[in-house]
Amino acid sequence: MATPHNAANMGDIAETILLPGDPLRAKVIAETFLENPVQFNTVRNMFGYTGTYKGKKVSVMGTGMGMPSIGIYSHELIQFYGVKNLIRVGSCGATQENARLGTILMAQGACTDSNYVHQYNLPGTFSAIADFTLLKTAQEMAEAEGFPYIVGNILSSDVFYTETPEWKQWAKMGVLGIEMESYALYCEAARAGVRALGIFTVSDSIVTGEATTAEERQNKFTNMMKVALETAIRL
Ligand SMILES: O=P(O)(O)O[C@H]1O[C@H](CO)[C@@H](O)[C@H]1O
Ligand SMILES: O=c1cc[nH]c(=O)[nH]1
Repeated sequence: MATPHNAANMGDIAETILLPGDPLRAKVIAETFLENPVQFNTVRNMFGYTGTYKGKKVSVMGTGMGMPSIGIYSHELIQFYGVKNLIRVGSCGATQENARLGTILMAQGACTDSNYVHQYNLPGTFSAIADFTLLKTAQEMAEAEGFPYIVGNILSSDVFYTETPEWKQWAKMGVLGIEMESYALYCEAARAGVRALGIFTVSDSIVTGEATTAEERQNKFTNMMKVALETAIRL
């Protein structure tokens, strides 16, 4: 049955889904890589598709920007559509000099400045981590393809345009890059006992000022898309 944000019926969405923030990146992934893609959602233009990749059923759907947005979509995918493996395929800003444009960052862990986890009333601090099987498989795929990648900690931030350069403090703690969703995705997955991973292509460097265009962020991050899809078919 449809939800307030998703027109799909039960069974329309695969157990494994790729989740870009940008719904047009979802369209690109579906049209470039999936065989026989069928669109299951257009509500709020948050495009979602299911097709097959090398014969295995895989879905892809946009999640929007920020933790409230991915929180809604991932919660519905897990709780109402039975999705078991959620792989975010995002863009991020690098906070370390060795994370050059185009490098794939894999979020072994996610830090945050958000209150998302407060809903669980935990008596301490929750460490949001990737599913180990997803992470290991994605790392092996990137290694096999010879794509540049780094595995480590990232920051999921509520703020894109910050008043002060807090990123420097996170960088001192080894944080590789900043994006805006994975902490909430890891929380939703942990709470439901399903698997999640965030991987990102470095779209800009907060350290050096290098940046890609919006067109490149939508269309050109194919290494990351291949890593996610090759991971999806090995689960
Ligand atoms: O490219 P996506 O997947 O949207 O990810 C990053 O880009 C957006 C900001 O430009 C935020 O959503 C951030 O997490
Ligand atoms: O969230 C994001 C995404 C790309 N670049 C940034 O600086 N932040």
